[in-house]
Amino acid sequence: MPSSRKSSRISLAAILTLMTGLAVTGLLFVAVSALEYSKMELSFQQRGHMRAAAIRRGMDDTLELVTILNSLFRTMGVVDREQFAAFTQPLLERYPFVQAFNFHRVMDTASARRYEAEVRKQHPDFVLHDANRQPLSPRPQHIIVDYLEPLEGNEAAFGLDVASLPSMARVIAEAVDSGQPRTTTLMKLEQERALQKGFVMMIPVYRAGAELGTAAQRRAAWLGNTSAVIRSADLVQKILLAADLLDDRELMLQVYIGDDTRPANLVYTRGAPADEPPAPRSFQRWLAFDYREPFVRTFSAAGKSWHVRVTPLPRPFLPHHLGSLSTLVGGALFSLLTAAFVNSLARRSKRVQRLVDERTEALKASNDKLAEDVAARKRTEEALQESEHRFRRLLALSSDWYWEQDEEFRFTNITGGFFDKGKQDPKLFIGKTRWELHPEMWDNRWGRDHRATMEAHLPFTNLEYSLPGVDGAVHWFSTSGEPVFDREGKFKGYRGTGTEITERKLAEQRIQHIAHHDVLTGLPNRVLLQDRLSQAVAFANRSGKPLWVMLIDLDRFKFVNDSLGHKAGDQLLKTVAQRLQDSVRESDTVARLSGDEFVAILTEYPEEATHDIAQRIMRAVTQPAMLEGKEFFVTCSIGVAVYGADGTSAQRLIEHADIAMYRAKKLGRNNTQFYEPAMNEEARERLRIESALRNALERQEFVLHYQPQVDLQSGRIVGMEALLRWQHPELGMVAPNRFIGLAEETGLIVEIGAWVLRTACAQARSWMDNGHGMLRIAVNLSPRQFSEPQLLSSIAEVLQETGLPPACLDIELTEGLFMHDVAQAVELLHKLKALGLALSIDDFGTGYSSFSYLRHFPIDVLKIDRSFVSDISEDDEAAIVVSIIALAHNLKLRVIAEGVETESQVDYLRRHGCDEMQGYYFSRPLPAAEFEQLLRQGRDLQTVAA
Ligand SMILES: Nc1nc2c(ncn2[C@@H]2O[C@H](COP(=O)(O)O[C@H]3[C@@H](O)[C@H](n4cnc5c(=O)[nH]c(N)nc54)O[C@@H]3COP(=O)(O)O)[C@@H](O)[C@H]2O)c(=O)[nH]1
Repeated sequence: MPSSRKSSRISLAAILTLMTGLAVTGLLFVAVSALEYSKMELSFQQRGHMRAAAIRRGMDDTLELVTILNSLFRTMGVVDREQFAAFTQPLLERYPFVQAFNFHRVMDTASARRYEAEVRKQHPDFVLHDANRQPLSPRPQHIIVDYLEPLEGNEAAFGLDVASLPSMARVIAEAVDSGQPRTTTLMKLEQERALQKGFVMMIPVYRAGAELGTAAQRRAAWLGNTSAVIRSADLVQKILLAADLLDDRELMLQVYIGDDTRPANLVYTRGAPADEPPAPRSFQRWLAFDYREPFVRTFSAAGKSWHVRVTPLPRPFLPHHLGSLSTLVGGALFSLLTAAFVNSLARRSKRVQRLVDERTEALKASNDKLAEDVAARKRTEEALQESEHRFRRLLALSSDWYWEQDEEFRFTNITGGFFDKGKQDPKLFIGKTRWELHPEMWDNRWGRDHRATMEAHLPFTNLEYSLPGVDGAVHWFSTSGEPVFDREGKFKGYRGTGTEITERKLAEQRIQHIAHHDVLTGLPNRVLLQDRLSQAVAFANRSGKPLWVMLIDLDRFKFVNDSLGHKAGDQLLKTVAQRLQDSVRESDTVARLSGDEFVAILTEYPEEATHDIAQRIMRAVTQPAMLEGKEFFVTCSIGVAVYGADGTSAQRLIEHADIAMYRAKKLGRNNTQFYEPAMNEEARERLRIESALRNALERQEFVLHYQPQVDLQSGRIVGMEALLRWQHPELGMVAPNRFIGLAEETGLIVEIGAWVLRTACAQARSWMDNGHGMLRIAVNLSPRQFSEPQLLSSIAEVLQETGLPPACLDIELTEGLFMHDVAQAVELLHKLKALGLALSIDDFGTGYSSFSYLRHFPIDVLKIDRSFVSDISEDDEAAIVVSIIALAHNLKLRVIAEGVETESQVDYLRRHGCDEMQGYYFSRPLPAAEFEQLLRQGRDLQTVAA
């Protein structure tokens, strides 16, 4: 643990930082060192170059001295010793490195002797001599140092034959041949007493005007040389001194004369000794901080190569490497400090990391939960996005639209569907509230409710309203919305969807209309009637004004319907409906209750006006109506009930009006009756009868009475009509007129009629079996029975069951039964006829007595209605009876007169050929037993007359 703790005190980051810092420092050090070396190199090169250049300039100056001196000879031709001395004197003063200026004169031995003698005149010690200081030995040519300035210090050279110096002679020959300045190698000077060596620089002097084109010409014209004897070390010293380049302790300067840098050629040296260390190899050179390659510059002057060699000397290290050392030390320090800082950061970071780890650990659970929450939220968002995408797709596909409102309920956005489908102008909506577009919303309850909902920031659904579209049509819309709140719960407005519901609304209106109106007449139906009645009652309660309800029932409409058919009946109902509406005010309600029953609700009329209105209605109804091209007259019966009067409550208004109307009917139709409480009793009785009727068959309360039908010629009974009687335990014997209609209305007549048929046939068969012969039994068939699909089979079945011969059965039908669908009726009648029975038309003459149909119907008997028979004494009625008889006979039909009550009627009928009669005159309808007795008695018309 301690070791790990210890090791953990220096972080890897710190180590890396240190290493990186040291590496960078090293690189910088190397780079700065390189710069330093470059700088030193450059400085060294500059200094070497300056010295070489100075030395070269010095050599050039020296050559220039010799050249100037040579020019003296070329210019003057002959120069005497004094002139030479005068000329060279200032030069010697100026250039102290010149040991002497000479003129070497060329002469043969003889000339030399003369010359020697001549000079001795002035210089008695003068001796021509060679290099070994031996007297001049003969030779073809001597080169004598003739003029010598200054003589002092150079006496040893005065009179020297330089030709005796081989090296000198060689150089002189080169100079003569080339005509150019030449310099000797380094040599010990004759006149030099010290160790210093020197050299001679010379230029040949030729005879003036001589040809010098070739070496031979130059040799021939050669007179001598002008030369300067130079102390080489002094020369270089002076040059460097003059150029302020003498003192540089970091350099060693070496100057060589000749073609190489052998020590023998060393002209001048300054600085360290010349024995230098061997040059290190390149890498070592790089590592050797103070090593420099020597600077060597070679140049040529007066026919000799000069080599200037500058070698750097060891120098103090620090001043020249301050930068690199600073970089090295500073970089190392900086690296160490940075590493320490990084280490402290790392350690701190570790502490922070530890803290973070602890916190991380502590927060892990909540993070996980947060992640779950985020994931859940993401899923929710995705679902939302998907949902919104679907919503937008659906919105785009559907005709619906989306809208938004701001905090002031002004529309800020409505998608296009509203404008496309709803045919609305967008400019009218954006920036407006819904109630600005529908000002009526300020006043009506619908608008107030909606505004209250929105101001309470509550959602709303299916708000329906209409607007005129740009196409001019009224468009209906349904909209739903919800409030929008921001995160802080602040209300931001509303958003919602809308849809165009015009078609649905119109359909609803149509359905509503159908549901509340009679399809045929367009009048309010029973449902709407109740609604209007409630409103009228409420209004009457509020206003105290009277309320009247009229129930209008068409008289004999059934006959019209049956005789002219439903189409004509419908037409009549429509005509009457229109007339009724025209007879009342627009604010009144005229409704169709059922069939041919209408109801009028009249409000705000004064009490005395009601009678007039009833009259007006009756007059309107009785106007002739054109039905199937013919004028038709119809009357109506009106029952009137007054709200509040005679105990008529709102619920019983129509019932009382109906009772009054029923009374009007009973009173012969075509009149108006006002409800009276007494009428109620009749109505109640109807109800009582109806409920009792439903049980009558089961309780065997029905019986049949039989009324004889008598042959007018023989006076004998040939048949009988079965007439229904109801023996009610409380009501007593109930006549058919009191319940047949009800039975017909309730449909009970089908069951009752079947019982009648079966009982009558069985009875007839019984009497036949009892020996009363083939009597014909007439059975009444009601309209409801006639339209029963099983009619044919049930009759055949009864005949089959009872065993009554079909010819003994006479089915009595009324005209109206088959008038509305003649073809179907004809078919059915033929089928009935096919069973073998007889068919009678009952009550002939009271209905739509079309004589033409009789031709097509398989009828056997016409029964003249008793209303014609009863008035047979009157001419008109008698004429009708006669006509009917004639018509029937014409059609080969038998004729039975009903309701014959008097002998005169019998006589009349007999006289006019009527076949049979039926009526009280002969017998009332009798119970079966009594009828049988009558048969047994053998009673006939004569018996009655007697
Ligand atoms: N569908 C059925 N209808 C039936 C049936 N039974 C009777 N009825 C019909 O009821 C109506 C009334 O019948 P009713 O009260 O029986 O009257 C019949 C006779 O009593 C009456 N009559 C006969 N002779 C005279 C008379 O001389 N004077 C007079 N005032 N009345 C007389 O006439 C009735 C017979 O009429 P009709 O049938 O037209 O021949 C009546 O319309 C019956 O049809 C039944 O079972 N089913």
